[in-house]
Amino acid sequence: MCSYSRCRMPIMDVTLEGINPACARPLIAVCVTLLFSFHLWRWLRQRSIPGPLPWPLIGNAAQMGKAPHLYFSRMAKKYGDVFQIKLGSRDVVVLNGDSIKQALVRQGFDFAGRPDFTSFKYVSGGDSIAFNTITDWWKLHRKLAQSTVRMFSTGNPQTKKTFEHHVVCEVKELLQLFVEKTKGQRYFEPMTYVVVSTANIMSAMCFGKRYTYEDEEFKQVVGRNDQFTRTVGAGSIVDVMPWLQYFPNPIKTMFDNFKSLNLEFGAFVRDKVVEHRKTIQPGVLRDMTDACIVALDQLTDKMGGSLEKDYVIPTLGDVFGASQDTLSTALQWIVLILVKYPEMQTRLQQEVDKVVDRSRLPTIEDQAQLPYVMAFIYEMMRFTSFVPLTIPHSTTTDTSIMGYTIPKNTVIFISQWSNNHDPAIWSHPETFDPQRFLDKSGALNKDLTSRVLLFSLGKRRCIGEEVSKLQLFLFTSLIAHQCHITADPERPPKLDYDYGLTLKPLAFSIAVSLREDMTLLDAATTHGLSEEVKG
Ligand code: HEM
Repeated sequence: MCSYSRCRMPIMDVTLEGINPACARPLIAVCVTLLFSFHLWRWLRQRSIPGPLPWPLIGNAAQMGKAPHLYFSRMAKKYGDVFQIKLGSRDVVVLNGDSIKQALVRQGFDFAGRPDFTSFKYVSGGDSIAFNTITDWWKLHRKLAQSTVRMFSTGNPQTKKTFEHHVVCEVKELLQLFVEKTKGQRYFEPMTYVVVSTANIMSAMCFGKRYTYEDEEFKQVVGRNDQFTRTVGAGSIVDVMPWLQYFPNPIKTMFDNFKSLNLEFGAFVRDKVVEHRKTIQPGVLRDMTDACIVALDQLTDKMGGSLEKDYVIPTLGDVFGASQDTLSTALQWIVLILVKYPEMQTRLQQEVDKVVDRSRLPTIEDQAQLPYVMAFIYEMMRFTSFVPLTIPHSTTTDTSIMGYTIPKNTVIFISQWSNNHDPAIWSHPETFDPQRFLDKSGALNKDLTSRVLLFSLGKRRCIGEEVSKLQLFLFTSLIAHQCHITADPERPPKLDYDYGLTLKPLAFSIAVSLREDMTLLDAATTHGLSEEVKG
């Protein structure tokens, strides 16, 4: 018998000898219930992350198809902004919409890691900034790369002018070649030339050298971007099923090519650094290689001479590699869209003619007066979202997002595409329409341009954003001012692409004619800046 009254007495009568066992039972029951409820409440809050059902062994790899970013968008509609898939044996959390800012900005440190993927270890001999996880050394290394890039591009008005000069020189070379090709073949595929041209701008900044379009070594080094981006892009198979490397199959062949192209790329950069170390003069910084050598040597001294490797090579490898691949892809998209939508090309030409006039070339200072050029560039970035997912991230600690618990070292994919095609932000997101970025008075809507997500956010945000936007502006305005581009009527341009870290347009053909002659470009480039390497 344990009536309420009987229980109450002994509880009040607690003595040193203890509690009456009969009356302790309800107390224990209450405690257990409370404890159970607390755990149930925590468990319910830490719901498991929803997502599509994985298949044995391969997980959801086969369902991603040829365009994983589109598959992720469909899954986000079904499961919400945060969902989980399995690739091979790895759990991957995919972030979309608002969860991206939450993870990368508000919980920046938690989501700033890189996964221990096999392919990442082959980039820059494993010492890449872009493909390594966050450490104290990584922070110093990244900061140094960032300030070196600024020093030779957007750091001050003088460096901006030098950078502008590199771009004008390369646009002139490119247009000359385009006109020759048009004379010879009528229609030609511009892609390889755009890649060499872009790589030359970065090569001038990094190594003080440009290469001819015929240079076989240079073409070999910069002409295999597609193989690189296919292997390191989010959803790359070899990283989640590493066992595929150990027997003959197409994935292994692709991975072997990837390894050899990284070795060749590394050797190319190493040669330049060795050459620079031999010829560097105190107090003279010829290019980014010199600047990196000086900065890293100073850092080594500060740390008591404890750096066992030459980090100049991976730093320049990252800057040169990351920039020429992304920017050449952007320029290919610009050319393709110009021929796909000739009425927009005409509008760009009208704007530059009116603002700049025909007596001089567009310059950096014209940017604020050319809102349609800028709107066109932002719409190209939004619409193509040509870096649809960032480089894969990983969690650096046990964390949670939007109520979901995520353990340390979980692979995180960040869908920039989902942000740029979100109908809640963009009306008719699948329509290419630069006008969306202009307000009623024709001015650029900066609130809206800031919502385009292509350079990522937070601790891993691209270090080349400023210089890239400047280059895209100069290229677009110079092209619109100087030439007219048309599509091959027998191959109407399509906006199809190959998936990888960057989305690359499929081959297309164009013809190029000058709007006047080369007088302005010739005059602007009489003093070449960089030594030319003959092919
Ligand atoms: C239109 C051109 C470019 C686009 C769209 C672009 C985009 C990106 C994206 C999405 C990332 C990954 C960020 C993340 O994982 O969260 C990245 C990383 C990076 N980018 Fe760019 N990029 C461009 C040009 C450049 C240029 C010109 C440079 C060098 C001057 C550069 C250097 C880097 C580096 C070093 C990283 C690694 C950052 C890190 O891991 O901390 N990029 N870029």
